[in-house]
Amino acid sequence: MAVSTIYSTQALNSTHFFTSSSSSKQVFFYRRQNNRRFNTIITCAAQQTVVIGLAADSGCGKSTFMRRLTSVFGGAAEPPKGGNPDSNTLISDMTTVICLDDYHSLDRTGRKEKGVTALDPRANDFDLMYEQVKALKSGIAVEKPIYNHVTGLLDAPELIQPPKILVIEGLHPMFDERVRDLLDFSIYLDISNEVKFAWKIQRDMAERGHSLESIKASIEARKPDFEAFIDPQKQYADAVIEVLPTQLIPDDNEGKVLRVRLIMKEGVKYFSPVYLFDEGSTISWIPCGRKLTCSYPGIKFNYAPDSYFDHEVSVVEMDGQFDRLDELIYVESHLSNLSTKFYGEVTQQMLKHADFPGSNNGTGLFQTIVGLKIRDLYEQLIANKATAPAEAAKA
Ligand SMILES: Nc1ncnc2c1ncn2[C@@H]1O[C@H](COP(=O)(O)OP(=O)(O)OP(=O)(O)O)[C@@H](O)[C@H]1O
Ligand SMILES: O=C(CO)[C@H](O)[C@H](O)COP(=O)(O)O
Repeated sequence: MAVSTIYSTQALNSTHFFTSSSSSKQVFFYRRQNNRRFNTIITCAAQQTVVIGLAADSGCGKSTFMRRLTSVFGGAAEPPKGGNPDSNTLISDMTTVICLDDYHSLDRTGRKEKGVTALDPRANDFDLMYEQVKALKSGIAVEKPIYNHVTGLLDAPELIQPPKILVIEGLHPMFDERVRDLLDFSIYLDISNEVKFAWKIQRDMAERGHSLESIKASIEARKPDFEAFIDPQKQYADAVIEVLPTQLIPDDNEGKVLRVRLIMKEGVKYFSPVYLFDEGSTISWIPCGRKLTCSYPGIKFNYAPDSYFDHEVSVVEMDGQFDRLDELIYVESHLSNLSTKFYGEVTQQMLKHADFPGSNNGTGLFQTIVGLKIRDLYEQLIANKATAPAEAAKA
């Protein structure tokens, strides 16, 4: 196959080479960076990929959320078959989840040498992220780099085919304006410092053998960059899940009971916020103790319109935790606009993953609801695309 170079451009410390086949529908382009080559291969542009962004700091529940989301679409999400065992990618029939850590341009040693954290934009390659997400969105396969969390090195790239739904999760899905504009829906997991600390201790001490002092030091070291580069992304999110200490226990410092707020932007295409009882009203609801078993400190819901970074939003809030997950159906029956396909689907999903962290509180409930809203958004987008050519032909 005759392949000719069309042009190359110099950007940052990398060079882009665009090449195309003279005879087929295929187009290849590749980029050299730090003596490594990243290929992009056009395979088929018939399908368009829906792109979802999920932003949060490390250890804030992104993986758990992803497992709930992919389960809504059915099928198990697994790393690419026969690929790098340390791949961060998860693929199921409908979804591909890529971790944006793979766009770290500096490896662990490189960051140490330059004195920057992984949260710093200078440690990440936004040009490549943009090119590859754009390519996948338009049906083009890419060879994406892999950041190996075991070795701290950048491994050989892996081939990613365009999926029906691409989820880009990590520290910076909404940081770069070009990438942000590619998102069909975006979510930010906003975990308050107190709760983040409790979760980190639970995971990094129990599962990774870190000391309390080293966990505290790592949180403190990341704070300035978190505040400068990660946290501001929440202003762009279509949905924010905010996790705070409970208000039901005065001066609680255990961080076990949580107050969780689902903040939903109004006016987002294909997304209509969930509401409690009466859309647009302000409601405070303590569910009946006979219909929903709840031990101390109980459960309280709130629902109200609000404003968030100058955007009109609806907020549903749950403080407290469920004792019996099967009774969640009582709460589900009082929520509207859930985008379920049958009565009780939220409860069914929650029961299916009762062992996931957060299944007894608002984190699991709202992650499940956002998963169902994303399925609905995907179905509307696809249906709209299918009718668009017919409509255009009629005009
Ligand atoms: N809703 C929750 N309730 C309680 N604990 C939680 C919840 N979500 C996550 N955690 C705790 O935080 C840890 C990290 O969760 P998870 O692996 O989903 O986060 P992550 O953002 O993907 O992390 P990383 O980016 O570091 O891989 C879990 O092991 C668990 O201890
Ligand atoms: O914030 C992170 C993303 O979740 C990690 O700290 C970052 O990716 C660097 O990884 P590692 O600590 O394994 O070198």
